[in-house]
Amino acid sequence: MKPPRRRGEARRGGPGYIWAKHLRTGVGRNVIDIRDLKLQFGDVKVLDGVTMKIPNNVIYVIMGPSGSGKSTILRVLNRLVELYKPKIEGEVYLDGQDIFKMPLSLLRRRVQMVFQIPNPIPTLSIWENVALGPKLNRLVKSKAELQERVRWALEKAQLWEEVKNRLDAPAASLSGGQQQRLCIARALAFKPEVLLMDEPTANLDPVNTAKIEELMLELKKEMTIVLVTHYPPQAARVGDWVAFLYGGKIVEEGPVREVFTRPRHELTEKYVTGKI
Ligand SMILES: Nc1ncnc2c1ncn2[C@@H]1O[C@H](COP(=O)(O)OP(=O)(O)OP(=O)(O)O)[C@@H](O)[C@H]1O
Repeated sequence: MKPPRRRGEARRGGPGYIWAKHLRTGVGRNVIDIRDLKLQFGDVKVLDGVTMKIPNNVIYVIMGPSGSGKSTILRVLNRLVELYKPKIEGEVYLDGQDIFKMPLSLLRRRVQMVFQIPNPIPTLSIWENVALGPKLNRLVKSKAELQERVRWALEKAQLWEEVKNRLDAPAASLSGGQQQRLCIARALAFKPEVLLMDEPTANLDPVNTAKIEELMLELKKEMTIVLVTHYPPQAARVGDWVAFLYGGKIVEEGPVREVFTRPRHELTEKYVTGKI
């Protein structure tokens, strides 16, 4: 028996069709494969059977109201959530490997995260903030390679031109938008396969928000981005695929354009039109 069609699959050549083909053929692989993920803190159920398949080179947006469990999904993907000792059921694979059986240091190298509030180490220099990860994790073999890696990461984060003459200045001397791009550079210095971004522009002005959105579109050529936002216009601007989460469940998912123009569920419609 054929597997059921995913949304948008019917229209040959449309975004949903390409996506579904992607999933069937494995072209570009599913970097992340979450199966029936359930999570609770004490008696409080936070995720209630979440299933997601995320191929590489896309921006996969998780949107939903406050408290729906968006950040928790990201924190499962890098296992940061284990700090709080939740009960977890279900499976999560990174490129076919069970993340719960993977050495944590390896997982964190492959899956990096950028947070809502820029969090560079303020007293360390701009250069050191980016160099620290590759240095401590022995990702480079020489000083020259480290220099090269730091410059590469700052260029990728579109910060190099602004800081190349002040690499020794403390990170705290940068503006908020620059600090967030520094955090992106710090994550990129690991050369991750997946970049988790938890409302990365929530504290930025429109100009800096636009810069980071542009940057995301550039970065997805080389990695997979999982973006959490509760700002639908951002999902519409940068996302390829979107999952709408409500009360720890995926209410609806599909190609961004379809979910925004023809939501199938009443809750999604209310959410994208700003009614909830
Ligand atoms: N460490 C924790 N211990 C107990 N409860 C937690 C913990 N972390 C999150 N929660 C609860 O889990 C639920 C989901 O939280 P989460 O941060 O994933 O939501 P969210 O959709 O990202 O919300 P927001 O948009 O406000 O950031 C919330 O009710 C929150 O209070």
